[in-house]
Amino acid sequence: MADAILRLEGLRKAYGALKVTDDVTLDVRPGELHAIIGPNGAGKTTLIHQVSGLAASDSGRILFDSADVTRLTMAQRVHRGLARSFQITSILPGFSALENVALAVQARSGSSFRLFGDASRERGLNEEAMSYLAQVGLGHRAIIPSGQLSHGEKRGLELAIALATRPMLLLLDEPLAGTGHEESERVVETLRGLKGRYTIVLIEHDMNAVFSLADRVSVLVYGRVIATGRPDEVRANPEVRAAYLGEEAA
Ligand SMILES: Nc1ncnc2c1ncn2[C@@H]1O[C@H](COP(=O)(O)OP(=O)(O)OP(=O)(O)O)[C@@H](O)[C@H]1O
Repeated sequence: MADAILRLEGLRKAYGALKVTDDVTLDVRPGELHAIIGPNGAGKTTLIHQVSGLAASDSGRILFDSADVTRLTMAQRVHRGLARSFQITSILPGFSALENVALAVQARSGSSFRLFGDASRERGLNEEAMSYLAQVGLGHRAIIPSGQLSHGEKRGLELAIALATRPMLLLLDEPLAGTGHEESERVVETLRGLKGRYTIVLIEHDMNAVFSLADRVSVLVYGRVIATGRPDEVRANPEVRAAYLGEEAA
């Protein structure tokens, strides 16, 4: 565990007879951006569910920051610094972008919800929330009701909400999904800005984004990790090319 902030040991999850993750062992090093790629149905999202605590594992262990978190709830994992960027469903559309993030800051800082908080406290919440919006390039959209944000901006807002938990590690499940070309470039730039400041585990289908951002890549096929390495090593791995990348990576 010495050089890993997150270690997965022999993780398994089956739905009925279908082995979705099958003996997954993986190290994520502090500060790295570690991408997990694989064909549709390989088990990537299920693995993220297991790591975040949304799905219980059938067997195996999850070690995070030197502690065994395998049996902790999702909230307990978030509290320890293991944050997941949730899908857009976690955004309250009637609230502004700033209010959404401020609520997450408030939830983290543990204060109970009060309709009339004292003004200085509210200012503190808002300042911190603004800093997360700025980090995802949404500072100028703070007062817009979040329901009116574009799809890509909503993905950015999810990220800001995750940052509000002050994570050590961010789990990102397809942050580019559903974004157009211009928007996806913006999200890639945001991720580049976060890279190095947070440890990031990224699931993404966009290979250009993965290979330009990742420090290391793991390839999941039929629930098993068939390769882990630097992007150039993974790209050149014959087993990976045969199983997944094909001509796309040539
Ligand atoms: N709750 C569930 N119940 C039954 N089967 C499930 C469940 N969740 C996932 N599966 C199945 O597990 C397999 C892996 O799904 P998963 O979504 O983890 O793959 P993925 O690699 O993220 O795929 P994609 O790249 O298409 O998002 C699929 O065959 C899926 O149908």
